[in-house]
Formats: sequence, C-alpha cells, structure tokens
Amino acid sequence: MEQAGTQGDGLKDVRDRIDAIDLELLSLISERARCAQQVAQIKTAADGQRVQFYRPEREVAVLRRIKAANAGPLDGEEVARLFREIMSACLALERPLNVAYLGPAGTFTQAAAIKHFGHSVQTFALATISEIFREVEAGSCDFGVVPVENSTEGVVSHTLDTFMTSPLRITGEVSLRIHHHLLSVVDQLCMIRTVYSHQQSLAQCRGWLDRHLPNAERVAMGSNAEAARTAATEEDAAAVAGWQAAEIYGLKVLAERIEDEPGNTTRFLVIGPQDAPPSGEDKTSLLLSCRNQAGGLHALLTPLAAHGISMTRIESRPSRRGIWDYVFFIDIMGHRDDPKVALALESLKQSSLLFKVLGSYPVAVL
Ligand SMILES: O=C(O)C(=O)C[C@]1(C(=O)O)C=C[C@@H](O)C=C1
Repeated sequence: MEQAGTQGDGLKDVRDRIDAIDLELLSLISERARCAQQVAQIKTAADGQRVQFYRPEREVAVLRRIKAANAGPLDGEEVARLFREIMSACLALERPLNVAYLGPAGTFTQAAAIKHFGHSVQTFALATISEIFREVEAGSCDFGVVPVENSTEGVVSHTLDTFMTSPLRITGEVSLRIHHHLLSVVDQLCMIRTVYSHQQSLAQCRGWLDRHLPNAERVAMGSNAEAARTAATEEDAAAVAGWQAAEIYGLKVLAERIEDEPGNTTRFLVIGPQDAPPSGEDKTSLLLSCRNQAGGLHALLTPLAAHGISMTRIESRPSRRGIWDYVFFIDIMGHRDDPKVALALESLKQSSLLFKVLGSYPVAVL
C-alpha cells in the first residue's frame, strides 16, 4: 500500500528516478554483456581450442580502475564487489568456469572461491586438498581454491606440501576475514556436550570455548561444514563454523563471533594450469631449498636483497628427502617477467638446490 502523508510525492519522485536509473543500468549491463560475447568470438578466432576466456590480469585491471574512479557515496570495496559480479556474469556468458574447493558446501573455502570469481562460476565441493589438485591437474575443473595460511594458526601445511610434487601454478590469492559462530539445533549453551569443528577453528576459538564450554568435548572434523552437518543431527552438540554453514544445515546461532583474535584472516590460493600474466601489481611464490650448511639460507636470499625485491612471506617445511633437509616457500613482490625479478630469480636458481616458481599472480583487489 502507498505511504500517505509527509513522505507522499517526495518519496514517489525519488522512487520514479530509481526505477528509471535501474532501466538505464540494465541496458548498459546488457550492452557490456554483448561486448563480452564479442570478446569471446575474437578470442576463439585467434586461439581456437587453446582459448583462455578467464583473464585474471584483465579482471584486476577493471576492478582497480573502478576503485580509483569511484567518487562515492558507495565505498570502493562495495563498488568493486558489484563489478566483480557483473564480470562474473559476463564471463559465464563466454564460458562458465568450474571451480573446485575444499567442501562440503558452506566452508570458508567456498566463500573465498565466490569472493574471487563471483557467483556465476560453478563450484564443486571436494573432500580433500589432494583431490582438488588432482581434479585441476586432470582438467575436469578449471581452477581450485585451497587454504594456505591463517593469521592465528599459521600455515596449512598440506597445501604447501602438495605443491612440492604438483605441476599446477598459483594464479591468484584471496584473503577472507573469518568469523566463527557457535551453531546448534538447540538454543541453550548448557545442553552442549560436544563441539565439532576443523582443528584450526577449534584452536582459533580456544579461549572462548575454555570460558563458556569448559566441559564439552572438542572433536576435530575434516571441515567446519562437515562439523555443522554432524551437529545438525545431534541434540546435545554444536559446531564452530561460519554463517553459510548455519544457513545450509539449518542451525541456530548460539553465539556470534567467538574467535579469540578479532582480525582473524585466512589466505587462500587459486590454483590452475598456468599462472597469470603481469597486471602491474603482482606477487610471485617460490619453492626453494639450499645446501645444509652455515649461512645457507642467507646466501639463498642475498639475490633478493641485491635486486631490491621485497619478500612478504617465508615458510620452511621438511622436504622429506632427509631429516636435515628443508624447503622454503617464499613470496616476493613483483611478477616473474618484471626485469628486476627475472634477474633475481636467475641468480636464485644458481644458488639453490631446488628451485621452482609456483606462480606469479595479481595482488588481490577485494
Ligand atoms: O576482457 C576480456 O578478456 C573478457 O573476457 C571480458 C571480461 C569482462 O567482463 O570484463 C570477462 C572475463 C575475463 O576474465 C576478463 C574480462
């Protein structure tokens, strides 16, 4: 029913304007989608079977340009998110992408996949990180999304270990603010005897669980979503998971944001058959190992300092070739095709026993 009184004509006028703007937006979005269809024809004519519809370096260029041009009142992130979805729909017109993620549905990895690719991709829930690598290697999925590090609990070692033997490349990164909630079919905390979650999430909420559920048994599961699915079938259990899992498995939120660290962030990697061309603001991930001798790591890193390249992360893992042998996962700023980075990589290659470029990819916009 129409609002009477003071809102009257003023409200109707503005709503009429909004309706007219929406029609203009629709016609512009449709025109943009037709352009994407033309791009697809041009790409197919040029590259035939080997055509790459998804262009990560172009996508970040579009988003960076929009963010820079934005004059408000909407926030830059907000505007970029809208354009993320428009591009996702345009790409799906060219060819829908298949993206594998660590399932089941409702995990933070699925949220990361959608944040990176938008809602128009087809996502496939797989049970393990190894399976995701396998499906992308086999070509049954175009890309995979895997967790790699968490700001409270550190690295997801399985992901790093799998890179040692996989031919796949890193084509993108996604950072996601993680909020954990306590979910259950019951609505009283005193009824909870068991708390299910992934071991990293249990660790991230340890303080809260110690204070509020000191006597409940904590049971580690393969994923938060699996924990939510299990908790949905038990009258005295709860799961620690995100709101997506609450929605999917029909659970109530007993307590919100129970993570101990307010800035809790998880970083995910996008993996695919190739890495990304330069975008102007990129990172490169490397896998290296050095001789087991005094000053070995220092010597390994000297070429980076010598060429003025900044390192954003270094992680060491046992190589499994001998008990004293370690490999290093290193992230640096810049693309492997940047002349300065290319020179540094060349000398790194000379000084390391094992040298593998895992990929160059754009610094995330969202
Ligand atoms: O510019 C292209 O190559 C396109 O395919 C168009 C477009 C877009 O909608 O802007 C869509 C998908 C690509 O990943 C990048 C950009």
